Amino acid sequence: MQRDQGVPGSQSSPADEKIARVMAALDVDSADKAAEIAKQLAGTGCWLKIGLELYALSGLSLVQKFKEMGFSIFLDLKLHDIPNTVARTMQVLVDSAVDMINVHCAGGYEMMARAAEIGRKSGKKIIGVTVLTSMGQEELSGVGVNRMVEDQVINLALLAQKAGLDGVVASAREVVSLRRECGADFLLVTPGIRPAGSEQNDQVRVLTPKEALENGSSYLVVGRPITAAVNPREALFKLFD
Ligand SMILES: O=C(O)c1cc(=O)[nH]c(=O)n1[C@@H]1O[C@H](COP(=O)(O)O)[C@@H](O)[C@H]1O
Repeated sequence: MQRDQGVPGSQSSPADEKIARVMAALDVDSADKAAEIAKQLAGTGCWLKIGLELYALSGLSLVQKFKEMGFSIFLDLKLHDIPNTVARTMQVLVDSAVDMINVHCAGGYEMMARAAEIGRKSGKKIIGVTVLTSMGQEELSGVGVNRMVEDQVINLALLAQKAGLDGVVASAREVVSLRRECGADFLLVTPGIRPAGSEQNDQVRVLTPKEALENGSSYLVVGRPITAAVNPREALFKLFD
């Protein structure tokens, strides 16, 4: 992955290592805006996340372009369908230049196992969304799950692990328990990241970037704190101040 800090051949610094764990979520309303932000973040070592909005606008067309700019790419389409449909779609997606793709754990064991198998064969990482970070206890009860949020996150993560997924998406608040239950090698990708004092927006289970790393998150998904900033590159580097 490209870096532009330091002189050629120099060791990466602890700051570089933190930036390499950030996935910048390009939730914007045009491919041009996404490309402009990507240009500003190029060479920092962060990942880019293409989500539903950008995918609806431009499909997989930006994947190769961003890849050539040196980014690793998380394609966040949260697949949730019958096993056959998810497997067939996954097969199409892994043939693109993406590095990581997600499915909803709520699709069940068989769906996840089929997705995991395709991931294994292609060398792409497949992870499962547990309980959305926009949901609190009341919302979870509203969809008929009468468990504590953290218990449901762990329940789904263990099922995902058994099905062969590489990791899960959860809140950084659940990461300490998830690490204990799922081990050191399981990827824990955590949205709902908010620097101290910033807008929470529609996120409910939030944590600061620093706390998320301390808890043991593998990757921090950060959208609006970067994309809504006047200077996204500066906002990225300020995350760990
Ligand atoms: O799978 C995801 O990436 C995801 C799962 C989840 O539980 N919560 C969540 O916020 N996300 C995504 O992470 C990003 C968070 O964006 P911000 O709230 O703007 O930082 C969005 O692109 C969401 O779609």
